[in-house]
Amino acid sequence: MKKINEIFYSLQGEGFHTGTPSVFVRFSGCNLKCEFCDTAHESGSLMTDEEIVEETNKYPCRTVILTGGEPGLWIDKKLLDLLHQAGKYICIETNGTCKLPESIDWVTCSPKEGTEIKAGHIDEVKVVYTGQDVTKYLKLPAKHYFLQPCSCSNTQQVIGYILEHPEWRLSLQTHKLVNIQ
Ligand SMILES: C[S@@+](CC[C@H](N)C(=O)[O-])C[C@H]1O[C@@H](n2cnc3c(N)ncnc32)[C@H](O)[C@@H]1O
Ligand SMILES: Nc1nc2[nH]cc(C(=O)O)c2c(=O)[nH]1
Ligand code: SF4
Ligand SMILES: [Mg+2]
Repeated sequence: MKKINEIFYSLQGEGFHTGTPSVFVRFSGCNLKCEFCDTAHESGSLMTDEEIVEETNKYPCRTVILTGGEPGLWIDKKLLDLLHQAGKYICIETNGTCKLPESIDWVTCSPKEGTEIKAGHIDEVKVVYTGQDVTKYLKLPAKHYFLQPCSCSNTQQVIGYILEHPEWRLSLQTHKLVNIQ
């Protein structure tokens, strides 16, 4: 059984796949306590892998985004295999501190200060930028590097940094801009 905070259908609001219709599976609990975290993820109910897949099947899209909390604390090969058998394209939003099964289709790693990255294969790095040194994250082996304002509050600061450091691209939390979940 896995503790699930919520499952909902929306558009991916952030990063490379922004605008893509997706089912979000939000796992409960996290191993970090980022002071800026915008998500209340602790509450939840226990679901079997089959129940999770059945819930994602209620929506018409193929993309499933595993998030949390920290989904890396929960996911295993059986859940990923069942989602793949149901034809899903599996994405994950992770802080990167957990070793992940290799079969995930798209890994978004959002590294946090003072942690060690164990995630393995990474497709995009997406850092919440608050003025910290982010140079080290360009060494992570990824295809895309995004900086994201913190709760849409410091967008001009992020744009200024990216114009000076063009290895980075801007990720906006577009779901917050258009008031969807
Ligand atoms: C709520 S986290 C859950 C997944 C995982 N624990 C992680 O941190 O990547 C989902 C995404 O939201 C980002 N995030 C969290 N709080 C934020 C905030 N206040 N402003 C912008 N992005 C935020 C995280 O960095 C991560 O990229
Ligand atoms: N629309 C929307 N896009 C998102 N992308 C990552 C999210 C997350 O909380 O992991 C998120 C979220 O909470 N909502
Ligand atoms: S790692 Fe992710 S879920 Fe955990 S506290 Fe930080 S932003 Fe929130
Ligand atoms: Mg969110």
